[in-house]
Amino acid sequence: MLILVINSGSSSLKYQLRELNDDGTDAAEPIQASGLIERIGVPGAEIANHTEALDIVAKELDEVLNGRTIDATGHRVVHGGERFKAPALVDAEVIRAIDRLAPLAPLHNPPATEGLRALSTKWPEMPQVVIFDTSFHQTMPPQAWRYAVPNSWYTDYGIRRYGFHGTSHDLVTGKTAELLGVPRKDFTGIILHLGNGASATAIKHGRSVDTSMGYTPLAGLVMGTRSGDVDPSIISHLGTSHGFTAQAIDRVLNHESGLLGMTGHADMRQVLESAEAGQREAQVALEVTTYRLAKYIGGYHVAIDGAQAITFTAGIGENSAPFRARVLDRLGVLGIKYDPALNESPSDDSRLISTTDSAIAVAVVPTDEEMAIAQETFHMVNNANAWGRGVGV
Ligand SMILES: Nc1ncnc2c1ncn2[C@@H]1O[C@H](COP(=O)(O)OP(=O)(O)O)[C@@H](O)[C@H]1O
Ligand SMILES: CC(=O)OP(=O)(O)O
Ligand SMILES: [Mg+2]
Repeated sequence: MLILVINSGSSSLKYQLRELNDDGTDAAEPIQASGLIERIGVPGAEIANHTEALDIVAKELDEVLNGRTIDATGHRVVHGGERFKAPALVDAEVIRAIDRLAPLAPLHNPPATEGLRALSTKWPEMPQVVIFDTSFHQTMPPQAWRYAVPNSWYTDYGIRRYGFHGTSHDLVTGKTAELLGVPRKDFTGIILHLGNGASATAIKHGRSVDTSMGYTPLAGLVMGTRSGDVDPSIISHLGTSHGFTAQAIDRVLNHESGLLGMTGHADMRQVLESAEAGQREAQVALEVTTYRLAKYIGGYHVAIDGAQAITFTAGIGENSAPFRARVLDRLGVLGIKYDPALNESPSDDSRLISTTDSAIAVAVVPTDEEMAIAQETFHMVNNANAWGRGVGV
């Protein structure tokens, strides 16, 4: 089965064409094509919107497809609100429901529905599936998702914590349980997804019970360009005393803060290099980033009554031994011990880097959001066919 995976960002579109075997496992060469289109709809850009971007994708795919048809498309959608607790097969009502959630994710949901509509016009017979970043966190109890604000803010405006990166946290939870040799339902631990966006999730009995992102993906940890947690009074202060508009503050906190704001570099590799070379700003940024992360780990260890494992994943988590070491060096009080040689040995496989006498196991597990989306899409479409449900919009 040929499955197209679409990840629509606010100004970018990533795609992968994947081949799956009849049982839903990856084919021998799963990735048939992939690409990234950037600078969509930004001032001066050649590509005006996601519909035009998908035209370019369709042209690029034409050559690879060579007459074959795409069996289904799976879309990553950042915000599923409280409605979408699982992936959904797309019809016109589902698209409208995602549109209605746009105020919760103004940068992410509109490009996603634009992509859904563009593909259903282009290939009306092709089933489409939506997979939400928020779904996995719908198991969080109210103590984790309620903000201490008036109840009406929740009932009238949907103000609550949702959490993101759920596809990755879900996949990596399963892989960590497998690595430890425990059934998923008996796994309790902390997953650290550290990429451009970064979030930590507390897992109890295989389910999300708390996560560091909030109402939007701006909250929590220090990220490449996002601030993570700040005192909300800063925002009203900048508005009333320094003339910032709400949009300007939103832009700075999302796109000009985090590592970029503190060092001039959003990329962790450059920050680590600058710190090694003695640059003070980079050293401070690393201290802030690793200190904040260590506090979340300590908090989640309490939240879940003791973690069996802490797992590093995504770009920084998988690839940066020095970053992992800086975090783990702060966790000695929890009885965590790691083996520097294991930490530094490069590998693309799931592995433990803790010593056998460590109180908590430490794992490095590769994530693969595209693979997970392709598999979910495969199962949704097969189930729909088995039940004889019609597909398409
Ligand atoms: N070897 C490495 N050392 C440190 N950081 C790395 C390394 N490789 C990748 N990264 C970091 O990973 C980040 C990207 O993570 P990734 O999960 O691919 O992001 P996304 O999918 O959100 O775009 C980059 O910004 C970079 O800082
Ligand atoms: C939700 C989110 O933060 O996504 P990303 O890490 O892809 O920016
Ligand atoms: Mg990512």
